[in-house]
Amino acid sequence: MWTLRAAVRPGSRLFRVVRGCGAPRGAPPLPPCPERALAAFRGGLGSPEGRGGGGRGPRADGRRSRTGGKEDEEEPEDAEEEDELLRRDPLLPAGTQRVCLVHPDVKWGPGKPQGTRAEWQVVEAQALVHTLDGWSVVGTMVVPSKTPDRKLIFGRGTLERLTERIRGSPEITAVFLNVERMAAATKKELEAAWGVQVFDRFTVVLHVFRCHARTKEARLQVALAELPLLRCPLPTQGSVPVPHGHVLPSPEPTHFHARSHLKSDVAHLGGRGGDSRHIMGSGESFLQVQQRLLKDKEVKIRKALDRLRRKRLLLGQQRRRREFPVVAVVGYTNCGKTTLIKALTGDATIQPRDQLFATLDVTAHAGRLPSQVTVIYMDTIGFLSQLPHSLVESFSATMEDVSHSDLIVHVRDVSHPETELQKASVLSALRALRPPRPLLDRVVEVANKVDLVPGYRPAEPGAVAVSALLGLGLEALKARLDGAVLRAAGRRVLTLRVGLTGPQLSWLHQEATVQAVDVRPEAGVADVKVIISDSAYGRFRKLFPG
Ligand SMILES: Nc1nc2c(ncn2[C@@H]2O[C@H](COP(=O)(O)OP(=O)(O)OP(=O)(O)O)[C@@H](O)[C@H]2O)c(=O)[nH]1
Ligand SMILES: [Mg+2]
Repeated sequence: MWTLRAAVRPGSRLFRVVRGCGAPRGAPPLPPCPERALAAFRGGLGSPEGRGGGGRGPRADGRRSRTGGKEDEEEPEDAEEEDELLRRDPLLPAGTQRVCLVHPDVKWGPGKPQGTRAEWQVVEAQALVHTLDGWSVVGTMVVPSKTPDRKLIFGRGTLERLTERIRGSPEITAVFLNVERMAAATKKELEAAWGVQVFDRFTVVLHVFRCHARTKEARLQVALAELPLLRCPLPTQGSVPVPHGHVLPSPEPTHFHARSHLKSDVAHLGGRGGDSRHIMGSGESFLQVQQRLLKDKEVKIRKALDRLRRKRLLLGQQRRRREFPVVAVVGYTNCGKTTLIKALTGDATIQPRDQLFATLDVTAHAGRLPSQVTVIYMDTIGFLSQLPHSLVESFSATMEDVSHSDLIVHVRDVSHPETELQKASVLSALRALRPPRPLLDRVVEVANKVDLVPGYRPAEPGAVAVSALLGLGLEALKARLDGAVLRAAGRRVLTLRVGLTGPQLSWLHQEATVQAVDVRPEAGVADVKVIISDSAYGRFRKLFPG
């Protein structure tokens, strides 16, 4: 059973275009993030109960340290400014929402999505909705669209039938239009026609990110990604709607919820309503002040992120100095990264969840390999094909950790019908991070969830088949990681013969990891099994030739 499919609740329906008409309904209010997300924020920094490690700073042994951690050592004024930057209005309504999912299906022409099918895009969109507390999908409509770039996306007849269906279904409280971005004008007209709020994929994904981001760095990254929502000069300007699976032609989308906060800031500045053309005789129009405030905000967020990033890199350097090899675990969202790390480390506090983007903070977890080498597994944010560009950009700093790791493990959910497409999108996102070439060349491929695919055999040579959930194939994977980590970290396992009276044994204890000592008293020697770096072995040979 495919996990995303498991997320589709009973009662959600898949039907094609539709008829019926009813009375208009008022748009629901806009309260904040779901309770679960608020709880996560409250748990926030320094709380030990959060998933993926508490807010404590990194520990010497590397266990469960958060790479963006050490925030408790921040200057108070920095922390104050960051809190201010994180103040924001809700993006989506809280409470129970019964969503109608409308998916424009482009079957031909340049707008046709490549390498995927409408039904799988629909399943992914449904899983996104189910990730939100209290939200459910009560109906799904796959609607043919020849011209997804038109203002109203659908032809007139189709739009009328859609309107009839939505207005005739009083249980529907919101519509999720599965286009990547929607212009403000499109949103406004569709909401007027359908009588409920209409959201695009960017807003839903952003909201999920907001709710799951726990460290300050992740939350600031989300705040940065939100700026395009605020940067909309006129309600009629902005990007054209882009169905999921298409390339976004314009980087300047429009939206309005998140603007209200900024609007009130500007109104406060002028002591008047935000609609006046000039503010307090400053010669600056409302729009200019708005743009200036946004620019200021962007600069401040980038500065704050830079501060946190420097700390994170410093922690990474400290870890490297302690010589723990770092294994970055990457993969499509929901493929089982967190579950695998839990299985490899035995860390009972890790809590995998059947949700998209459950992990938004890069976290570190220590584990032992059969050679007794301790490695740090980095749990990373999952990939999603066609993730809105500004989100990818905002999170690229976090993904820097991947480029600085010693080894990349790519986890795949082989039970997913689009597993090949997911693999392609992860590998292309990985390449975009521009990691050092050798790192990219020695990616360890892990085929996960094999318990859901009876008789599964990996097609690609070298891939290790596992079930992270059931603990199948883990020993083979650990053995594979052992060799790969040692090679990547420039270490080898050697058995060296040393004299019992000489200084070699204590030198090896100091400069290498001694795994076993087999003493032969009759010969006055010992066979010492060590893990030793290439450079240390060179020095050993120089110091103790022969
Ligand atoms: N059947 C089965 N389910 C698995 C396996 N591995 C993980 N899962 C389930 O898949 C879901 C997602 O697992 P996670 O480990 O949270 O996935 P992730 O890749 O960390 O997800 P994100 O952090 O959201 O990107 C959970 O419900 C897991 O129980 C497996 O080997 N078999
Ligand atoms: Mg995870």
